[in-house]
Amino acid sequence: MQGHSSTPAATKAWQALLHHRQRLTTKPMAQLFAEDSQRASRYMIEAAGLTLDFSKNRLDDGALADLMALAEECQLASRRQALFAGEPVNNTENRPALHTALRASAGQTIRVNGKNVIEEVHATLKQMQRFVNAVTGGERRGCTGERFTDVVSIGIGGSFLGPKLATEALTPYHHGGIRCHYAANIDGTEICEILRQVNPHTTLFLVQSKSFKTPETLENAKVAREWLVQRCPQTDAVAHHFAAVSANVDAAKAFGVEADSLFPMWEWVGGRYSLWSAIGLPVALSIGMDNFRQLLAGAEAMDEHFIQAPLAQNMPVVMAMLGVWYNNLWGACSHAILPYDQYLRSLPDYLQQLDMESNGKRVTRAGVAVTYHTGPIIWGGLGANGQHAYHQLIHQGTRLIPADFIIPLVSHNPIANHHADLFANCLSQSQAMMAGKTLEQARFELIAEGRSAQDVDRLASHKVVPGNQPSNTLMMQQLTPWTLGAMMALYEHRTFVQGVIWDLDSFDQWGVELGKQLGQNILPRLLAQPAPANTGNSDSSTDALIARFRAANGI
Ligand SMILES: O=P(O)(O)OC[C@H]1O[C@](O)(CO)[C@@H](O)[C@@H]1O
Repeated sequence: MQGHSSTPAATKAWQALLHHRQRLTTKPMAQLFAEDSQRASRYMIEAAGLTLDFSKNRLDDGALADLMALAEECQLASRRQALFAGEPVNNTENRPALHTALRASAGQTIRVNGKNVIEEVHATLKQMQRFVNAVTGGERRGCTGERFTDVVSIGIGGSFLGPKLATEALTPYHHGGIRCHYAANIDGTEICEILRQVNPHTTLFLVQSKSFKTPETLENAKVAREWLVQRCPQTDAVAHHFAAVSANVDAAKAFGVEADSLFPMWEWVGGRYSLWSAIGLPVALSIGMDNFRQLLAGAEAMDEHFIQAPLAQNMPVVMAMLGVWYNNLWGACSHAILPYDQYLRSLPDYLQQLDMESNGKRVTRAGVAVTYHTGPIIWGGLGANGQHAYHQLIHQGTRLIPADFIIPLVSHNPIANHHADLFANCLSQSQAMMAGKTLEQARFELIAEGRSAQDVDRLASHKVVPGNQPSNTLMMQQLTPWTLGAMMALYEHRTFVQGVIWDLDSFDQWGVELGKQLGQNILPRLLAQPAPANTGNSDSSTDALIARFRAANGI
């Protein structure tokens, strides 16, 4: 593939993959396993404390080789180098996407506009360390001199989903001193419910917004400020109780945040890639700075693996190319994320933003309409709960749904046989997806149950499970700051690689702007008194719904 605007479908590897797809259509995974006793160990990768078993895929060595050839033809190596070197890979905004610099060890040099960003990153980590120590150690207190017991993090999108996931996932590492709450939604219920639970004298508010312009965040921050000021009439209450993380220093200061409570963000960090920056502050307050640094170290170890490992043994590359394989050559339109760990309950939400905001695009980097499908629908939820809900469709529905099963080998809460049970559930799902159940097996089962011949004929087809449904199993010894960091970085790189194949700018998000623009027009029409005249700039559905709202709220 030449340059950046050719289609991946024009590559030699793509043509070869079409043949592989044809060939493998008549060779189910069960047969691939039967023919190769070493398949499980050959299709396994260990990296940065994670183990990926990708043997339960519609894949053999020929297809794998051509998937890697596709990555090469799409210039993955040079695009990866550009990412890490701080080149403006976000080409529509002419910015680097240097989330990897946020977890790079000290002493390296990556320059953006002449400044070594690694120095700024480490200076900020030190500032975070001082702040975390001061808050958890009781040196920094509320306006009445009481110690902080609660942190309310106010932010949305990338300023919320990563920190929330990490705070929940690392619950076993919480110091116990600080409870963390997240207010993201403009639905007032969320902030009201949080404020009902906390004490104004002992609550610290963190306003998390790269732009400091996001309406949901600013409205929630104003509500919190008003709530605080009413309950703590001391003039310096806001200075004591508010800190902020933002690239928009002036706006944060104008809001009332003191300079020493203000943490930097940089234009070269995308919101959905920002957990590793001071946006991770609520996480650091919950688990302590040493653990936060372990999170960064796990991510850095995954970065090194991504840079160094040969493509066919490179975990993010293999996962990404399998995604491309199903998305573009087998017609899958979604990808399920199935964590078998209660602490990872927010992983699907986090990955939805990471993946769908990055690769939900319809033009190439050069602005040319794509002629192939880009990012799939990411969805999922906790195992084993999903088995009693949507797994029915995975097993017997008509869609192809590749899935990632994610499970730690050792639980933080070993009680009775629960973890073995959970593990058995996880393995049984991927096995059922792969092996399925034939009509013959279904009939045999019914006969063994003593069913009548009529029942056997009537029910057997309902019990058939076609199988040959692909899945990855991603494991770690235990869910720790390190392994969580490695896993989150793994998915960041998987997303990046897919963006390279589809020739997308994975670091912009223009698609979310239209709704924001229209919302600005609708809000005054909901509230204005008297009702504004219809400018003709709307549609009858929206107009009628606005009228309903006004009537219901007596406006
Ligand atoms: O951190 P900010 O600037 O408030 O943005 C929040 C989120 O809004 C978005 O820009 C989308 O509207 C996300 O990309 C981002 O993570």
